[in-house]
Amino acid sequence: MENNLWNYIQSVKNQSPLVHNITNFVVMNNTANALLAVGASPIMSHAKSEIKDMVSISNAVVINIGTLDEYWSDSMLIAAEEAHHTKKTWVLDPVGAGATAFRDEILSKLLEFKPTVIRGNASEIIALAKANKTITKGVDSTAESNEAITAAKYLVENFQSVVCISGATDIIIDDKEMYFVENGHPLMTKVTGLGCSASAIVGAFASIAENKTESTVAAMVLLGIAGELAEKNSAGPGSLQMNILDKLYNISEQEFFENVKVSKK
Ligand SMILES: Nc1ncnc2c1ncn2[C@@H]1O[C@H](COP(=O)(O)OP(=O)(O)O)[C@@H](O)[C@H]1O
Ligand SMILES: Cc1ncsc1CCOP(=O)(O)O
Ligand SMILES: [Mg+2]
Repeated sequence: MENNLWNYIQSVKNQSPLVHNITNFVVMNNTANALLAVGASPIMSHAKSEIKDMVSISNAVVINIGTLDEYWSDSMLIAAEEAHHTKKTWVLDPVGAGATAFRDEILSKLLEFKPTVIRGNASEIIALAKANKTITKGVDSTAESNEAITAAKYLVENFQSVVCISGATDIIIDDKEMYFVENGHPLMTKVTGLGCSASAIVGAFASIAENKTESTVAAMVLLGIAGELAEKNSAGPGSLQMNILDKLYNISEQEFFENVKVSKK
């Protein structure tokens, strides 16, 4: 499996998929730079009048509700509907799911367009599945990833999505398998936008692959290893934010195979 994961990393560099992001103000720059670092081509766009055209020219759409409002939520719904109907890869990042009724209302509508992949932290996945109205502490998780497995399975079953629960262990679930990625570093939780970057990178990887589950695993392994290796050269979250971009860009085959930690159940 590890060889497949490395091959996805090369394919993204070679194909440079165009990834359309309707994302939050906090992380636009971070996620655009993360996509460039892995070899993809980002475009951030949310004007209702251009959404359908943008979806049609893109390889993937990433919808991130971090700072949504009534205008942006309309744009997101247009994009999700267009991606669904044109069978375009699209990723949902349910930032702050469960925190407000407005977010949950928009998320319920977005789910109807069956995201290819849903990537969120454990609290968000639990809240999204309404398994338990966990009060997500803003955008940070108050639960461990394994506590969200039941909720993730509910989303897989009801929306045919691949679900990635991120955390100390990233858990990637589809209707057949469950993957566990042990890469990453706790300091990554102190850099805003790394979860959003994970979702954007998942969009790039899933867009170039038939196997949406395995390509999602590859994206999470890449980000996790980049975080681990970057942390070794970082004095804190400020330098980690920059060093992780360098490692996403220049990770070597040796660094990948020496550090990858993934298992399947
Ligand atoms: N405790 C941890 N140990 C190692 N890696 C972590 C930990 N928590 C999160 N990560 C990594 O940080 C990145 C962001 O995940 P997460 O913090 O769960 O997303 P979000 O920012 O959306 O809450 C992921 O690559 C994840 O694997
Ligand atoms: C702090 C904050 N508030 C709204 S979006 C956002 C960024 C969340 O980024 P991530 O989920 O990657 O930590
Ligand atoms: Mg997040």
